[in-house]
This record gives sequence, C-alpha cells and structure tokens, in this order.
Amino acid sequence: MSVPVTIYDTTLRDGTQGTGISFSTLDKIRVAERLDDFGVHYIEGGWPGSNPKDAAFFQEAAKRTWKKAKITAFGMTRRGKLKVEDDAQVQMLLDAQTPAVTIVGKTWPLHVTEVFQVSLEENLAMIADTVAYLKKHGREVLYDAEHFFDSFREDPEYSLKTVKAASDAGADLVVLCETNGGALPEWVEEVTKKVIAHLGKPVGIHTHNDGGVGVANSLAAIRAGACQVQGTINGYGERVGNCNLITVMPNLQLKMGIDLGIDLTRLRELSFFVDELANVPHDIRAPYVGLAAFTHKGGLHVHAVQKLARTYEHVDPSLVGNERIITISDMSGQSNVLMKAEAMGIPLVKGSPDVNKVLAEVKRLESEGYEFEAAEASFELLIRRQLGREIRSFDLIEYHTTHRHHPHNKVETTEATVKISVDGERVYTVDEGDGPVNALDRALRKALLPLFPQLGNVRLEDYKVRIIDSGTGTAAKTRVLIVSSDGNRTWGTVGVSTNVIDASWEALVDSLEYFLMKQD
Ligand SMILES: CC(=O)SCCNC(=O)CCNC(=O)[C@H](O)C(C)(C)COP(=O)(O)OP(=O)(O)OC[C@H]1O[C@@H](n2cnc3c(N)ncnc32)[C@H](O)[C@@H]1OP(=O)(O)O
Ligand SMILES: CC(=O)C(=O)O
Repeated sequence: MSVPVTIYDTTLRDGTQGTGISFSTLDKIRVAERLDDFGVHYIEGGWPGSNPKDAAFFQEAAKRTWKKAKITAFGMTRRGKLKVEDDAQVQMLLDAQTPAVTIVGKTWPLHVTEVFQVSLEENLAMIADTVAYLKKHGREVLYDAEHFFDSFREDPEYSLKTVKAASDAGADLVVLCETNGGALPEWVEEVTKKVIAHLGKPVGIHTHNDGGVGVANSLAAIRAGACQVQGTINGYGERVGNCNLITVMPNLQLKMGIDLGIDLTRLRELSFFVDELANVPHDIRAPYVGLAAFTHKGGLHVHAVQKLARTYEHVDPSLVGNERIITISDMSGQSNVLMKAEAMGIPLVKGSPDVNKVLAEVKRLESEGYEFEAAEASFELLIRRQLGREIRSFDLIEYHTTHRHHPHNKVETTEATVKISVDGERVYTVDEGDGPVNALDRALRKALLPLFPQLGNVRLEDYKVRIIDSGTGTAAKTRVLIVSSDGNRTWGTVGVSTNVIDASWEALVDSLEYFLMKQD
C-alpha cells in the first residue's frame, strides 16, 4: 500500500551549494514565498550557523505566516568533543525558531574514523543526543543520514545502527541520503526496502545527480515505500546537482498516481521564476518545463501530433503549464507548414502547389544557411512572398555604409545612407552609429518614423552572428538572427549573406516589415 508523499525543497540550502548559485536574503524570501504558494510541504531555508544571509532569512521567515510549508533550518549533529547544549551550531538551530529542523549525521565508518576522528560509538551518541535535544525543545526533527547508500555497501550493520539511533531518540523522519550521487536505482530501491523493514516505518530520500539518475533514484525509493522526496528546483546543488523536483513532482503525480496536492499547471512558471532569481539561463531541454519539451521539429512527428498529440507527447503540455511548439526547418514536411500557416491565419491545403512551393523554398534557403526555427517572422514573410500575399510598407532602393578609422587620433566614424520608397515617394536619410549595423538601423528608422510613428516602440532585443562555413575564411557566409520586441510581443528574423552587413540588413528589414504588416 502506498504512503502519502511529501515534497521537501532544499533549493535555498543544498541548491545554493551549487556552483554559480547564490541568493540574497530577499531572493530567498521570494523563492520561499513562491514555493509555499506552489504547495511544497517543507522549505529548507538554509543553515543558520553558516552565514549571515541564512541567519537573516530565518529572522525574516519568523515574521511571516506560511500557508502550507514548514520552514526548516538545517545543521549538523553536535561536534565530537562538545556536550549538545554547549554546541553553538545546535543552539543556532533553535534560535532560528522554525517548526522543523533537519540535522545531518554521519553513517559511513570511513567518515567517522578517518574524517571526524571519533569512535563509532561516539558518532552514535552525537546523533542521538542532538535529535533528543531538539525534540526536547519542541521541534519536528528530520535526520539526514549522509552517505547512506555507500556506507550500506561497506558496513550495513553500522549504517543501520546510525538511523536506529536517530529513530530511537525521537526523530520524526529518517532521510536516507545518496550524498555522492553515484548509486543506481536498483541499489537505492533494495536498500530503502531493507531500512524501512528494519525501522518499521517509512523513510525519506535525498539524492544527488552525479550519475545522471538523481530523479530515477528518488522514484526508486518511493517504489520501495519512502514517504518524502528532498530535492531542489531545477536540480541546482552541490557538484552536478540534486534530484530535480521540477521533474520528480510530475513523475510522482502524473505517472505514479501519487497525489501531492499540488497544482502542476504552475510548474513551468515556478521553474522560470527560480532560474530568473538565480540568474541562470533556462535549460530548454528540461523535462516537462523546457522550451523544447513539447517542441516538434521532424516532419513525421508533426504529421502525427496534429492528428493525435499523444503519439509524440508523453503528457498533455498544459498539465505542467507548458505548450506545444511546431518549428520550421529543413526537416519539415507539409504538416509543419500547414500547422504554422494556420496559426498565422493563412489556411493552406495539404498536397496543394502552394504548400509544396513554401516547403521547397524553406529547404532551399536552409541549405544556403538560413534557419527559420528561431525566425518565425521571417518564415511568415516567406510564406506571404511565395504566395504573393506580402503587404509591403516600403521598398528599398539602396543603402550605403562608410567606416572611417583614424588610428592616430583614435576617431572612429560609421555612417549609413538609406534610400527607400514609400507609396512611390523616395525618402533619403543618413545617420551615424556605433558600427555599420547600428548606423543602418538608425538611418532606416529615421526614414520610416515620420511615416510610421508606431515604429518608435520597436527595440532590438538580441543580435546574434554566426559564421556558417568557416572553412572558406573571410569569404564565409554569415547568418544573423535578430530578436525584436515592441514591449508586448517578440519576434525573430534571419538574414544570410557572405557580407555580415548585408545579412544584418536583411534581418533588420524583415523585422520592421513584419511589425508594420502586423499593424495593418
Ligand atoms: C552533505 C551536505 O551537503 S552537508 C551540508 C554541507 N554544507 C556546508 O558545508 C555549507 C555550510 N557550511 C559552513 O558554513 C561551514 O562549513 C560550517 C559553519 C558549518 C563549519 O565551519 P567550520 O567550523 O569552519 O568547519 P569546517 O567547515 O572547516 O569543517 C567542518 C567541521 O564540521 C564537522 N562536521 C562535519 N559534519 C558533521 C556532522 N554531521 N556532525 C558534527 N560535526 C560535523 C567536521 O568534523 C569539522 O569539524 P572539525 O574542524 O572540528 O574537524
Ligand atoms: C544532507 C545532504 O545534503 C546530503 O547528504 O547530500
């Protein structure tokens, strides 16, 4: 019979042990509030005895009311030569004023005798004393048994003694930690079963991802009867990271039928929010929540998905707050074009000459170096051009750029002139910029703004240049991808040429033309 399962989040403690991850106290509070709102059961806020930021977090946390989550302070068992009441680290755990406290203790004799350099008996006393002391002070106590799975391989008898010491001293939950992250699911499942049988009650699981199976190991422990998963949002954590809760939660709730009482439609939003505060770029390949998680590129996939989504989707993307994306590339078939065109309000018919014409043009241009996956606006313009449905707001007559470089007086000047025609009327402008592309952008806008003032809202958000065939040296082709935004929407355009200015110009003109077309 399955037991209720709780989710214990350690993003703010073990997550911040990940290289490159750091939160201010305010960030920590914001993450904790979001996690509470989301519905996790425990939020480990940090280690009060470790640093001022963590101590400040607990002071702030104590002033707030939490909807569901128990704020938890983390620390270690008393030190070898100290009485528990004299150990300042333990005292700071009480000072944190949290309803729950988690303490980590040693399981592995190797650590006890070689690193701690205390006797095996003393280690058992350190565990029992600390648990009992915290219980005496009214805390819910979770005991993290560090290195449990490595230790159990070498000395199962002593490993069991450590968790028994914690349990007998009153620990509310013993959590088996796969600290080094190298065990495989079969081992985790087998050991977890043995410990549950030995203690006569369920345990929690805390895994790391060093072998790439952090999530699988947590699921294995749940199969064996574990009742709590400890992990972090987006899998941040020491070394390779911890069990990724963003992956584990939908696996538990949607695949294993374990009701966590959590609304998963906010999963993607939570994952992005935490990445944003940690200043980490989002992993597009993240299971369930990544941009690519429900993106279909291959023609055969798109063909099947439009008929029956579950042919290539393991769950409905909306269940985890994600959405289906169809991309266009040289691996597309007619189905990709049909679906994209329909979304753009251009209905096409399968097998028609129009679809074949668009598809052939996509494949021709991609073989020349274009890439439409990230340039949907250029793709829409391509469809319209192929079908003779383009709405042109302006026509280019010519452009010209000059760059003056004076090494001695260190003056750099770049100038661009642009000649366009709007409704048969010629407009001629000149402007300067930081480099030729910027100068062209400025000159083109100068020409268009008096006629189309709404262009004043359009900003270039990103400009990427990629050399496509670097083997041909300075004659290599260049692909330019531009992302533009008007504050409400963003769109991507692409240009390709052996001349980087020309490639940029093409992407730039597509961007403004697309914006004006949408205004129409
Ligand atoms: C598996 C895990 O992820 S556990 C969490 C690990 N996280 C961290 O280490 C981050 C926070 N850590 C810190 O801020 C600091 O390491 C502190 C404040 C905890 C300790 O700092 P210091 O007192 O300077 O000790 P230092 O970090 O050099 O060494 C760790 C000490 O803790 C002892 N220790 C380690 N684990 C335990 C434990 N479970 N119970 C009791 N003592 C322990 C070590 O023996 C060592 O003590 P010693 O110097 O008397 O031999
Ligand atoms: C407790 C902990 O973080 C670990 O053993 O990995």
